[in-house]
Amino acid sequence: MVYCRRRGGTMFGPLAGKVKLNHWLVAVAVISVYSVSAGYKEAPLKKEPASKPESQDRTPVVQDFRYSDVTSREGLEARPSTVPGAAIGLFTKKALKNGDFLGFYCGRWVPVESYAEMTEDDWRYAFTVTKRMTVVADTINHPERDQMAFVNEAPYPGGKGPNVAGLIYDVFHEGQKFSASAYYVTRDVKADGELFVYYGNRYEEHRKKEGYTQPYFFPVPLENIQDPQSVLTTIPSNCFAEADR
Ligand SMILES: C[S@@+](CC[C@H](N)C(=O)[O-])C[C@H]1O[C@@H](n2cnc3c(N)ncnc32)[C@H](O)[C@@H]1O
Repeated sequence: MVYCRRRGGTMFGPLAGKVKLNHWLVAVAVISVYSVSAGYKEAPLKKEPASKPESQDRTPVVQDFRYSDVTSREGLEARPSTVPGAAIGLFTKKALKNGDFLGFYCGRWVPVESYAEMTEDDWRYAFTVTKRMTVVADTINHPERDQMAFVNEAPYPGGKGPNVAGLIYDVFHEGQKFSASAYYVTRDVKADGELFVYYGNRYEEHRKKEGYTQPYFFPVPLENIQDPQSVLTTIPSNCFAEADR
């Protein structure tokens, strides 16, 4: 059985030890976890014996913990971006509101010991989730599973800035904590709207090479954060790495 809890986390970036989200956002995320936890239900497909949650865990049992390639909400579509030169972007077919869960940032896990083997392109599609693990998306071979990696940065100048933020989402399984990066909508998005996230200031070297700029992102509060487990039938365990101790 799995217990879950959400906290603020690192953003996208090219180097280990990434950019922390604004503390305000972090605090809002933690508070929201407790406010949504009352609605959790036990999953019908639960197979594993119960394990005791850590004493600080206030969230009840929620979901089976296993492999799945369904990592994001329905109704998202990757297609040519509205941003000139940005190639493919991610769009929502339906209107979304502040706090909606979008998907987990998934891909191949690379441990810190192997960072030296990562290519520049790997880092363009990377999200460092824990102190020792980075997930590298592969949108060519896994366009569904790794869909979050299609989210571009907002057009600048012009445009309203990002409408998505990445937070770290924790689950507890047999006494162990695992973390994934989860994307949430930070302001209402109309149907057919493009989704944009801020990759963090450590992405700057890639922006320079790709020929675009991005202002420092001033985070906005996330409201009524939706739990991924109310959106997905199963939480995709392949998107989680063992959490920092
Ligand atoms: C994680 S990928 C996003 C998906 C990518 N657009 C694609 O087609 O696969 C990050 C890359 O997208 C491009 N990109 C993202 N935001 C951009 C922007 N605002 N302007 C230009 N290029 C952008 C850059 O090439 C960047 O390295």
